[in-house]
Amino acid sequence: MRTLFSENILSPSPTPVPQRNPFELHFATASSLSHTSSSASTQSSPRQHDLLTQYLQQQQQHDESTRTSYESSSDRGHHVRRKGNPKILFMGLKKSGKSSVQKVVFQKLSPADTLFLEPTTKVEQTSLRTFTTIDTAEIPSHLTLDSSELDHQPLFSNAGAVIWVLDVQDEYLASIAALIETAVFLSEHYPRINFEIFIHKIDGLSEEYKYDTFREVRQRVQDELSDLGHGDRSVSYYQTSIFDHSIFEAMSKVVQKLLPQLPAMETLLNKLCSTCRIQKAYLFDVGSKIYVATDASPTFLRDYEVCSDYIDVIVDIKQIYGWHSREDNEEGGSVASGDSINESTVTLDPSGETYVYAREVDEHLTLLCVMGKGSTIRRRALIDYNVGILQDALLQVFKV
Ligand SMILES: Nc1nc2c(ncn2[C@@H]2O[C@H](COP(=O)(O)OP(=O)(O)OP(=O)(O)O)[C@@H](O)[C@H]2O)c(=O)[nH]1
Repeated sequence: MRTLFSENILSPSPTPVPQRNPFELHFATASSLSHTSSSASTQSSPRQHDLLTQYLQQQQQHDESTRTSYESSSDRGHHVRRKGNPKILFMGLKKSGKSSVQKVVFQKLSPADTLFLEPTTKVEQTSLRTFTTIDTAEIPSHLTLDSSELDHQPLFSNAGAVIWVLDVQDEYLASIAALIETAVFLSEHYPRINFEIFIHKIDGLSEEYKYDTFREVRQRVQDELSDLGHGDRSVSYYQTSIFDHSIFEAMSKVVQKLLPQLPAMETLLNKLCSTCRIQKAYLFDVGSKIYVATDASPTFLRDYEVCSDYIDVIVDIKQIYGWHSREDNEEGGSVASGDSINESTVTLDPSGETYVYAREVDEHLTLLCVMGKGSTIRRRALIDYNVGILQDALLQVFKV
């Protein structure tokens, strides 16, 4: 994992001057919290957040000045800062599932209703307002890259990722040939665009056949790219289906690579997990159910599924009982702005030792933590306090 402490990002000069790291948030330990609980929030967080803000501004200026050298580098970093919103292009053969993926993830269409989607006949661009604005565009299959109807510049010049949707329930050799053409085109003209392959509709395959197909597609693509002299082109592969969580997980990983805030978010989550003995922490975008960051501990599909289902429950309950924004609270006069804490927990075993803790960061982002053994209810004061610091820091990160 690359963090803001990575040498390549923070220390471009050969002899970096050691300096205080503003991301070193001083999370309280259980003992220190008991001594300082009344004054802690005024002592540490505002000063640290000022430093954080200053630091990120300095880093942004530095990035501007070194942008040219990053662009010419053959080692395309995943966390390269781009101007504007993350933009994702969907490509693939006819009926591969391009519209379904977008509509299920970003527009909450039920997977069963994708059966009735109309074919896409022209380039369709959408702007989605989530925790950040995500631009998407679908290129219909009849518009090939050499087609005169396809205007490359506005589509590709500010794109962050191209997702090739490959239907494994269909004869996929033709799709591989077309995707190779696209990968070569991107390598030659837009090398900074991430190329992602969704090996899609895997729900129709048996477990064994799923793995074999994945391996075969990856091998063929790598061999053909090497034969064409683009073996160093980095390509990511995901097994996806709109009928389970795999599509959300894959889309999460694609979006994360386009977020300049990712290293800062990961650093904060790692700190939180180690301080509060959290097994796994995810920062979810509630609207789309994609996670925008997680800590560095290994990811288990079960943890992700539990958190993702819990998000659904939270959204349903909020829809029943109403969405209380901070302004509502202020107008109502019941709770002062910034004082409301929207959190909930759900236990995963009868002993109550493992549970999921959810805390709203802002109207779009929610932190979900899978708490392991040792994070019992007696430690809740410590957890609440540290999550509060993390929440403030995350808000600062997105403000910069
Ligand atoms: N089994 C299965 N079917 C899927 C999946 N994703 C999409 N489909 C189905 O595939 C069919 C085509 O989906 P679309 O989203 O219209 O495909 P498209 O690539 O946008 O199609 P065109 O715009 O005509 O090129 C629909 O009937 C979907 O229900 C999936 O993950 N699994």
